[in-house]
Amino acid sequence: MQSDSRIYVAGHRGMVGSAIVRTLKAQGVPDKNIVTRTHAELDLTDQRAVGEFFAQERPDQVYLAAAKVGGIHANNIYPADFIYDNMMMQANVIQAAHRNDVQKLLFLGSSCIYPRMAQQPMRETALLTGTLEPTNEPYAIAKIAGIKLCESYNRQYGRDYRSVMPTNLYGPGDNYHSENSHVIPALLRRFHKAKAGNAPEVVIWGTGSPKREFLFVDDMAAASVFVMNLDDEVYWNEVQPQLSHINVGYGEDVTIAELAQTIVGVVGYAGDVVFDASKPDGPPRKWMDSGRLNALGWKPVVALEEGLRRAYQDMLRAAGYA
Ligand SMILES: NC(=O)C1=CN([C@@H]2O[C@H](COP(=O)(O)OP(=O)(O)OC[C@H]3O[C@@H](n4cnc5c(N)ncnc54)[C@H](OP(=O)(O)O)[C@@H]3O)[C@@H](O)[C@H]2O)C=CC1
Ligand SMILES: C[C@H]1O[C@H](OP(=O)(O)OP(=O)(O)OC[C@H]2O[C@@H](n3cnc4c(=O)[nH]c(N)nc43)[C@H](O)[C@@H]2O)[C@@H](O)[C@@H](O)C1=O
Repeated sequence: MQSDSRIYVAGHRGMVGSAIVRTLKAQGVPDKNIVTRTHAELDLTDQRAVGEFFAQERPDQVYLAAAKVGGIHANNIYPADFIYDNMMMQANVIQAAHRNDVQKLLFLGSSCIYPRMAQQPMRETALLTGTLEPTNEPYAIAKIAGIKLCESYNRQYGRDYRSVMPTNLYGPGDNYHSENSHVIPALLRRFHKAKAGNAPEVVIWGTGSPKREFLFVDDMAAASVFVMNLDDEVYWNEVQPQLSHINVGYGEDVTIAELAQTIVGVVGYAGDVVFDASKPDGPPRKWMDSGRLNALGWKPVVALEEGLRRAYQDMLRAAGYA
């Protein structure tokens, strides 16, 4: 990366986007070199607006961390929004990047791209080998299309557009919506309110038996910058032109019941935990094999309980409690 490179972080106010900006600044990238637009300033589903933005700003690099994102419930009840918005944002940003001669772009996919019953841990080669998880299939199809968009522009036009597949993420700047959030922000908020209100029990969705791998968002941001800046020869020796995505996981997973008990300890809740099996579990497990990225030199540093404590403090600060 040249010292004066202009870097566009799409989704800079989101959990991952804001962590990527933090990481870039911590690595010495001057504020003036980081290009951002809020959703209100630039709707990435608007092809004309995106084209005009790229023609005006002509960034040297793009981190595509903007997306329509939500938990299992949101994905299940807004499937059209999840597939349309994400397909449009990806297509508009990746095409405009190419048209304005952006040579390097990093696309953020998801561990949802893998088949529901893929062998665990899931390797990159598991992609497109089986049926997807129904609760987030539309979102997953959009993410798979994002990978293939990058690969197609690389093959046809010689671009260097890379794709990373995050596992379930959490941390500062997360979405704490009561229904549409992911499990960790949902439970931090629910257990906090139960403690404050002396509620006798807290209901967890599903059976508690599914397993999930959780990565702290600042580890994800470090992995994103690491992959973007990997030497071209090193990166292209590691991936194939049509199997170019790289897994970014923590390396271990826990059951939702174990997660809930850990959050009970972090929040200091003294009541009971009960499970509502009428709510969907999603896939039984989606633990990724991140061995390729580990071998290239990246490893996570924030363990789950420490990350939960930092996420909880961030939630309290954001809500004005702390
Ligand atoms: N969170 C997780 O557990 C995981 C996330 N990922 C992926 O990581 C990436 C970042 O996710 P995360 O940070 O959690 O998501 P967030 O929802 O926190 O951030 C998404 C950002 O995209 C912006 N955005 C959404 N729609 C538009 C639009 N039409 N035009 C412009 N901006 C828009 C949002 O702005 P606004 O809020 O103002 O609408 C927000 O700033 C996504 O690609 C996601 O799919 C992958 C796996 C797990
Ligand atoms: C991150 C990745 O993967 C996401 O899918 P997911 O892993 O199923 O996401 P989730 O965090 O919403 O659920 C994880 C587990 O937790 C259980 N669960 C219990 N209680 C609550 C609860 O209160 N809220 C939520 N959301 N889940 C709960 C829930 O029943 C499920 O068994 C995609 O949406 C997609 O965003 C994607 O990219």
